[in-house]
Amino acid sequence: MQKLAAGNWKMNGTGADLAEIEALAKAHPAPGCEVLICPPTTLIARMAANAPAMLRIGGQDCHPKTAGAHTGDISATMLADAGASHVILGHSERRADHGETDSLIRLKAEAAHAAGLVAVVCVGETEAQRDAGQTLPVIGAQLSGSVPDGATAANTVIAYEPVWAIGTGRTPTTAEIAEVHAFLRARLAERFADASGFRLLYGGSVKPSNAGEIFAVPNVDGALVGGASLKAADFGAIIAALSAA
Ligand SMILES: O=C(CO)COP(=O)(O)O
Repeated sequence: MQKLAAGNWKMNGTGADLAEIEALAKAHPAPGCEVLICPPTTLIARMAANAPAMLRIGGQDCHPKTAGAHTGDISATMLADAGASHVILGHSERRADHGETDSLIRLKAEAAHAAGLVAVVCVGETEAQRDAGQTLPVIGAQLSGSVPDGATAANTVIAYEPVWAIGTGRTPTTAEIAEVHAFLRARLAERFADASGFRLLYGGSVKPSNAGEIFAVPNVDGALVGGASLKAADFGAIIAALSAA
């Protein structure tokens, strides 16, 4: 399978930051993995208009409906129309800040699939849940609740992002990442015939300095990168590490 280096710019980036994409494409014109950037919605169309061949572009959320009276929301159809091919769904920041539930995320993923987008569905435990020994049950419930029955290896990517590792500089041990990713693969295999083809990303404080060891973990098929995706040099180093893995 083609591995995936995905960057989540979160609420960062204005037109001036499109220069980072140019620099990235110049340094990595033909990477050995798929490369995705999910900028803020305001940049999707501009990024897509000049997108280098090596780059896929995604949104960071979508509404479950196609259109309607939902002030401030964006539909999957609109993301696709703007040039996106992917959308991140159920990020822990949206689960926490907007009260997103597994069932809502599932509806969003169905909308993404209907619009022809790849859904990047995020799961992950809080520190309190890990300390309480609840990591696998929590992730299992999130996976079964938020991934729709129509998911396939082609239209769905799963990102394991422990909440306590996001933006903190802390990461699980490689053994802990291996345990969760093996669990995800096994749980997917209970529902989906093509489970072995699903890309399973790790996310949370991925940097050039730790990317190599994380990409060597079994069942890690790429990364969902926040802070280190904002600068071409850092994200480029992560792309190079994944291409070499
Ligand atoms: O939340 C993340 C990506 O979606 C991870 O963020 P950081 O890489 O900044 O820890």
